[in-house]
Amino acid sequence: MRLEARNVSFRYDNGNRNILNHMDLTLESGERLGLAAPSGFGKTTFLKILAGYETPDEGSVYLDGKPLSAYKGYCPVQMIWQHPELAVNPRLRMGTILNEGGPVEERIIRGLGIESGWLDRYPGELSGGELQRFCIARALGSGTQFLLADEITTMLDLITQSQIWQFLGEEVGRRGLGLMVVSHSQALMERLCGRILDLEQMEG
Ligand SMILES: Nc1ncnc2c1ncn2[C@@H]1O[C@H](COP(=O)(O)OP(=O)(O)OP(=O)(O)O)[C@@H](O)[C@H]1O
Repeated sequence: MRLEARNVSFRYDNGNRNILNHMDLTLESGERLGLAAPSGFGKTTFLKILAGYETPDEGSVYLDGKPLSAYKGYCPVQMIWQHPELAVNPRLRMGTILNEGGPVEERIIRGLGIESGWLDRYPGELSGGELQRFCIARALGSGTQFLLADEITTMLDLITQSQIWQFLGEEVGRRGLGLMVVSHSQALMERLCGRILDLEQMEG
């Protein structure tokens, strides 16, 4: 499959400037792409548009040539956020959160080191690293084709970071998913990604 942004421009309703100007980007299945840019430049905004959370003012996002907005139900483009505590409903138990997008395979749950004792807990009773494992698992439903990872391990300790990326690297490779990595760590992107783009140099 192919995920494409064509001529995408965007400004927040309450903003006084365009965040993105005429951006083009193509991500193929099986490809691993890093996205770099200075803080506040619009990396998260771009990922939100690519995952269908925001609608561009100009241009469109396409999946295999069909507008992303035409896909109903589970979105084949899944985003994982920097702050897992903001990406979960604090009133739901983790077992419910895990399956919000549909059933998650046991292999994924095990691979991410999710312990069965965590499933009955509420988000406030887990650490950031534990929560992020759930958010990653939830994003890996069987319908996922592209995974957009926005600084997903920045807040975590080094051991958790390395476990998560080890698992994700294998999982993405096994399923031939397209992966986009936003990180301030150039070293991480160089290790994971076949190609690194600088958002600053991409504006059309
Ligand atoms: N919901 C919003 N409403 C208005 N402005 C916003 C909103 N979200 C982000 N912005 C602004 O848009 C710009 C780009 O933000 P964005 O989070 O996309 O950048 P980023 O490159 O991901 O930054 P960082 O590396 O710090 O995470 C920033 O100036 C930010 O303040």
